[in-house]
Amino acid sequence: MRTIAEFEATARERLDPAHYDYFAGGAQDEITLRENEEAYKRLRLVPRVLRGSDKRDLSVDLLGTPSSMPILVAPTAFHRLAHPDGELATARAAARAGTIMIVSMASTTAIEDIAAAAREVAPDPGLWFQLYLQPDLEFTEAIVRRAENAGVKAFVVTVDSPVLGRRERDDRNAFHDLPPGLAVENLRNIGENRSGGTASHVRDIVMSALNWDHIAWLRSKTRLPVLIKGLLHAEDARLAVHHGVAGIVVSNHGGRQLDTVPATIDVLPEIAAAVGGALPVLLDGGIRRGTDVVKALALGADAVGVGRPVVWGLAAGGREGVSEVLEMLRADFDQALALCGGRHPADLTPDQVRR
Ligand SMILES: Cc1cc2nc3c(=O)[nH]c(=O)nc-3n(C[C@H](O)[C@H](O)[C@H](O)COP(=O)(O)O)c2cc1C
Ligand SMILES: O=C(O)C(=O)c1ccccc1
Repeated sequence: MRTIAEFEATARERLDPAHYDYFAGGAQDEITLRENEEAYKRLRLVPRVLRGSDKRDLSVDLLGTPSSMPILVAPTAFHRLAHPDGELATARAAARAGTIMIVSMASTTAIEDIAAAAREVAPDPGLWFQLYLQPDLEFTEAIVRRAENAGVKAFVVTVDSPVLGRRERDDRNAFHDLPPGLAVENLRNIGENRSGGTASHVRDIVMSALNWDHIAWLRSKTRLPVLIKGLLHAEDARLAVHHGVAGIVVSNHGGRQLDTVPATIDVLPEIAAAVGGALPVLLDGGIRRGTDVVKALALGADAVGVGRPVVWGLAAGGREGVSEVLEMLRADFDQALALCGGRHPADLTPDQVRR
């Protein structure tokens, strides 16, 4: 296969239609879902020339975690719906690629098992852990300890989900539960009334009361870097710096939360300006081509995340499929970087992108 779109087509053929819709879909009219990709198509690249772009080095260091390229695996839930090997396959592929996998708290495999699988492939895999903080802070702390003991290197708190977005495809398909045999393994034994086994239960674990005090609480409970994921407003980026978070992920949750919010690439310049280099800025949503990566880096991102492309690789070919997707994106980005006259991700500059 040659493109992410081809992987998606294959994944679509293989998946139960309701599961395909769960992965592919967005909130309500899916305006933001489409906009994330469309926004890149409106941007034009202006290459620099005669810069001797041989010996390129795509590697970056993000808060102490090295990554072989500035393309990370964004956290996505329920990988065993896509392939029987689930997150184990994704983790092995990410470790082999030498890139960071942000493991979803809503994984269908326990974090300990995911970390062990990654370690089979690389001695020191770059695993980060995405958290939905919960009203039961004691339980949240227990998950934090589990993830730390498993060897994760950072926490990414998702902040765009005070409530879960309304995904009409899921309503239409009545997809509200994981099939028998699958569970949100990190949430097992969450308490008497919350077995954590189903998607509908998980819907309840997003926390409407989440505020900056909870971020301070988490920072007091771990020595690992704490990033926040899912902000779109420059003022929130300034507050993130003020509150001492380690990094931010500019994200609209792949168009799955509030519909009609802007494409992430369109708010990136103002957020990068607000942060002014004080902390690393990551971005996800709609990245499908190397040129998309180049545009995001040029406009101020230090790295990007890919969500659905990884799921399509997983559904199409398990670990091998995820590896192919990651290597496809790496090669595509490398070529676009070279054509832009860059040797390293940091060589790209905002003046190389035109509207
Ligand atoms: C099927 C699916 C499940 C997701 N699950 C989570 C999750 O558990 N936690 C989270 O923070 N973000 C989750 N996201 C959002 C992704 O981390 C990311 O923001 C988004 O997928 C990026 O857009 P892209 O799919 O266009 O690359 C999910 C996205 C998808 C498509
Ligand atoms: O589907 C999602 O986008 C998501 O973030 C999520 C949240 C809770 C449980 C499972 C997935």
